[in-house]
Amino acid sequence: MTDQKTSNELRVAVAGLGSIGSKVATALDQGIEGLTLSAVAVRDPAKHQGFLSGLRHRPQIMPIDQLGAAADIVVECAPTSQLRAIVEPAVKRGKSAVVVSVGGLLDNYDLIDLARANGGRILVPTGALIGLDAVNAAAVGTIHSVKMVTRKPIDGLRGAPFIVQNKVDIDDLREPLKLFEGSARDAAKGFPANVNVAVALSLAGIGPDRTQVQVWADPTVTRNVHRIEVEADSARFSMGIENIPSENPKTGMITALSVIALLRKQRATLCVGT
Ligand SMILES: NC(=O)C1=CN([C@@H]2O[C@H](COP(=O)(O)OP(=O)(O)OC[C@H]3O[C@@H](n4cnc5c(N)ncnc54)[C@H](OP(=O)(O)O)[C@@H]3O)[C@@H](O)[C@H]2O)C=CC1
Ligand SMILES: O=C([O-])CC(=O)C(=O)O
Repeated sequence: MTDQKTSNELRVAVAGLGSIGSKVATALDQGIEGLTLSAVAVRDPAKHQGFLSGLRHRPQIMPIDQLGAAADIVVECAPTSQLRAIVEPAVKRGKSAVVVSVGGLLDNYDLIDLARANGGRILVPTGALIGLDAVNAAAVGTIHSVKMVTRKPIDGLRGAPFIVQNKVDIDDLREPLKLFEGSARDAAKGFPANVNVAVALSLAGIGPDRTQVQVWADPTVTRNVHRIEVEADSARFSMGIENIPSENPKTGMITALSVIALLRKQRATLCVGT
């Protein structure tokens, strides 16, 4: 597929067809105003044949680093390790990249300069979180502090680098255990597939070094629970969300819906919320 457009529709490519990408691709296939699903990338195309043949309009399957040439908007729904291969080719061409592996942006921050230099954009959806509109608004003024406490069931944390490196045994926990307390930047290093939300919160507000995060392994919860306290010169607010895990226990179901809501805004006549 070339970079040539044949209609006014924005072409959207989806990188990764896991718990988030498959829902986003389905929503695009079913119809989002002004957008067309043009291409997808997966690690193992054979595994996704059934899903792809169930779509009304079959997209092209392309290598992950070629999506940026085949779409106006590339939606990253893959592991953090693939972030650069997905986003760089898009923003270099002045396209938009929707990023869900937000934690990975901290180690690839030059992509933002690259996007700026080439007229590209990086869009971070609210994802599994809540209230980034209020945090964005408060950040126009002065935010004094942002604190976030994340509690996850054991299945949602297993395999996190922090747990593996520190040899923490979370399998037999009977009570909540505070695993980590520190900055959003350090939380993202220790829990790259678990606290994208903390990084998104930090980028909306006072940055990854000043945003304070606690991560708890909690055998008493069945949902991914995030509680946030913001103290600003314009307002004080507390927010909470209890996410039902998707088929990937690390990923809340609402994440895909947040990406779909963001895509709907790209061409919608009425946009509500910042
Ligand atoms: N911002 C937020 O609020 C949130 C962000 N996330 C993050 O979103 C990302 C996606 O999550 P989720 O959908 O649950 O993950 P999944 O593990 O369910 O899906 C990942 C997908 O990426 C594909 N993939 C992996 N490697 C490659 C590759 N080299 N080339 C092409 N495709 C590849 C996999 O392909 P295959 O199926 O062929 O193996 C799979 O389809 C993660 O980084 C996660 O941490 C999650 C929750 C909330
Ligand atoms: O932030 C993440 O990566 C995932 C998360 O907490 C959630 O789905 O609730």
